Amino acid sequence: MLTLRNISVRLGGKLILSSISFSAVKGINVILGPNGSGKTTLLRAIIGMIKYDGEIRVDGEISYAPAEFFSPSMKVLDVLKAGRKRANYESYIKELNVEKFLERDFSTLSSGERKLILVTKALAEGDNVIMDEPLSNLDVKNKFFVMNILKKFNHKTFLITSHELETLRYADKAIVINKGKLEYDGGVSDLSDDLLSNVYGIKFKKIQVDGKTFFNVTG
Ligand SMILES: Nc1ncnc2c1ncn2[C@@H]1O[C@H](COP(=O)(O)OP(=O)(O)OP(=O)(O)O)[C@@H](O)[C@H]1O
Repeated sequence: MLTLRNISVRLGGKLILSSISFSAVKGINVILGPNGSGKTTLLRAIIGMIKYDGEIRVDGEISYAPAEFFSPSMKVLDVLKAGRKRANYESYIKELNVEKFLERDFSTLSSGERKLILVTKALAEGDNVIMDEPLSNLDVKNKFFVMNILKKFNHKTFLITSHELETLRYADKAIVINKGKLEYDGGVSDLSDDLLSNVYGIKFKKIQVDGKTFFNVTG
């Protein structure tokens, strides 16, 4: 369980998040919103990295994969094991197919390979897996690969940000933030193209195929 009530954040004297409330569901919760809308700030508040007003209630362990990560000169296996010693990494290492990187120096991996390691680590360490743009730097095949793995572990709660609207087809819930305010919190099929068009300032058309929802940019 992950519930936020009236979360507000001020940074540098500016109100960055304004009274955000929602409950994440088990499975995949995707946070959408334009650049600078407050997505990363919200994730940082949830993991306790920054101060906030309001209430956050969590059951179970929280894990976090940041969007960008300082690349230490450190063995990949040690990066995975740094922090939570009790996590069962082995099964997730197999699942994500990253055995081949374990003995390598983390700083020598490509950006997509590093991303797969961060996703592996977050999956292994938490029941509430908070990931900031877990698909950025991944190639088209690995994007689908990772989303399918998240779908498989649907007893966990994933809260992920994404600029890729294709992730919505896997999502159990969509959360839309604009200018620090919550614009939408609900099922993907109920999310309207008008709302997305207003938030992003470009035209979207919603398409539903085989019970899945897609949004095409039309202008
Ligand atoms: N320490 C700070 N002081 C002042 N403003 C800040 C600070 N940190 C972040 N901001 C501002 O807060 C806003 C939200 O930033 P945030 O990184 O949460 O956005 P985001 O939705 O994750 O954006 P993106 O999609 O570009 O990653 C931005 O306008 C950013 O410039």
